[in-house]
Amino acid sequence: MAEKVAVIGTGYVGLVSGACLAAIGHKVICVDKDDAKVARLKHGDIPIYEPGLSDMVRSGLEQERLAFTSDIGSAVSSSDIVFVAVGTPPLDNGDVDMTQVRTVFEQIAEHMAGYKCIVIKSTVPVGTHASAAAWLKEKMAEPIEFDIVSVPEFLREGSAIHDTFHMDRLVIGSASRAAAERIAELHKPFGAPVLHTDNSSAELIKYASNAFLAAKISFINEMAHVCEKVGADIQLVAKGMGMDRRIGPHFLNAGIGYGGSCFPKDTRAQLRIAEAVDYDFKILRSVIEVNQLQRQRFVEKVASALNGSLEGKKLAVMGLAFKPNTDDLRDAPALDIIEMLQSRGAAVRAYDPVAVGHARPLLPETILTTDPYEAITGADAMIITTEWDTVRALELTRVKQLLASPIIIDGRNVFAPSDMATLGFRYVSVGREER
Ligand SMILES: NC(=O)c1ccc[n+]([C@@H]2O[C@H](COP(=O)([O-])OP(=O)(O)OC[C@H]3O[C@@H](n4cnc5c(N)ncnc54)[C@H](O)[C@@H]3O)[C@@H](O)[C@H]2O)c1
Ligand SMILES: O=c1ccn([C@@H]2O[C@H](COP(=O)(O)OP(=O)(O)O[C@H]3O[C@H](CO)[C@@H](O)[C@H](O)[C@H]3O)[C@@H](O)[C@H]2O)c(=O)[nH]1
Repeated sequence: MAEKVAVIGTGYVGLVSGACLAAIGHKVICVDKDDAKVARLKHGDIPIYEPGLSDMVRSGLEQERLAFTSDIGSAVSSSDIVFVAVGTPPLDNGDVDMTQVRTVFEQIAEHMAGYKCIVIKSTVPVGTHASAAAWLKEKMAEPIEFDIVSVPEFLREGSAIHDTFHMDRLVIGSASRAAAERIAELHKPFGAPVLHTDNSSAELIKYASNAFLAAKISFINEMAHVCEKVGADIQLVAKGMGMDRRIGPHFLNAGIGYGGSCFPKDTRAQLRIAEAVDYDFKILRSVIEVNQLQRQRFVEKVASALNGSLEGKKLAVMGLAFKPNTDDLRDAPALDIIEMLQSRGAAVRAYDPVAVGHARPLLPETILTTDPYEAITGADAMIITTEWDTVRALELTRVKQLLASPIIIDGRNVFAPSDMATLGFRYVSVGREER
């Protein structure tokens, strides 16, 4: 059955959820408090780079199944189901800043005239469903019924639409069986296996999943250091581990560590959530520490490939976004790495196919370009920080001609060391023999 859905917040999660729900036949109104953003979205102009999203939003607008507004009141009153997809950024101490979520619940309460099924999509600390119910009740002029359903979002940036249509699971946490079934029905066309839980478990599943994936990455990065010391190859080690179905082949790529808008903030938040109940989550503390060290260790790798000193070196940094197929720079390892390289006296030219515009205000000392060969020309070394297809597809003979010295330090293990040796590069990567 087609439902009327309001989605509050048009970041990644709000936009992707809204567009995908419209694509499966629901009538969706997306709300954002940012008027300028809403004005752009109304014309199908998408403020983020996400493959396929633009076409899906435009088609939703054309079919009149998707609309945008900055008027939360009209969106809430015209919808039966309300998705909350606003930001939960980190505070300086790692706690989650719940201001946006709280404000939205208070706004919903002010505009509720009848029953609402409120779905929390934002990543929120365990117990938020109960606080949200209290915020609603506090602000309601008179008692109105509602249900709060916790439906964590597991999409990855860069493949968000694919992830929505091929979800591994849909987690639905609710105290109300009827509300949970309604939300399961809403998502039915996605064909995902559904796990019904209580709200607290659903809230924790999100943090536990991100923490576990982050742990896989930090584990393989630690193994990469061991590989370097004993002369083994981390990619073969990861392949051999991943063939064991109990381990699985995913998230075992060694490199410069994880970044992005989720893993860094959610691992720190989970640590704080454990601390709040007087539990020292030792593994997670190490996962975070290893990830921070990974960026510094990579800079050391660059320095040692250039005989110890970065002073006066011209370096080409390939890739700014925290991963390919996104222009998101939130906690992108490349930004930290560039800052560390510059603080040690290097001059950096950086390439990215889509993130240069967002990077300008963040990297005032860096020459930015969307032409990979321009970044490389005259550089003392090429440094790979994001495994863009355009980086994989570089003409390496041309790269060699353009570089002042044929040195590549690869933080994403993009090329085969033996090929690079044949081409005459000094090639340093992560957890593999240096050539
Ligand atoms: N980015 C991801 O890949 C991803 C994936 C899974 C889960 N999450 C979680 O989803 C949540 C949203 O993250 P994001 O990156 O999609 O969003 P974001 O933080 O980039 O954007 C949030 C949007 O909400 C809007 N907003 C804030 N308060 C509002 C209000 N009162 N009314 C209307 N609009 C309001 C902001 O203007 C902004 O456009 C976070 O909790 C995040 O942890 C994100
Ligand atoms: O083997 C790997 C896999 C990933 N990464 C890095 O890990 C970070 C995160 O990558 P990815 O998980 O693909 O991207 P996100 O879009 O941040 O998605 C994560 O964070 C989202 C927000 O919570 C969740 O919804 C997703 O399920 C979860 O994968 C990136 O910097 C990657 O380069 C590695 O270093 N090695």
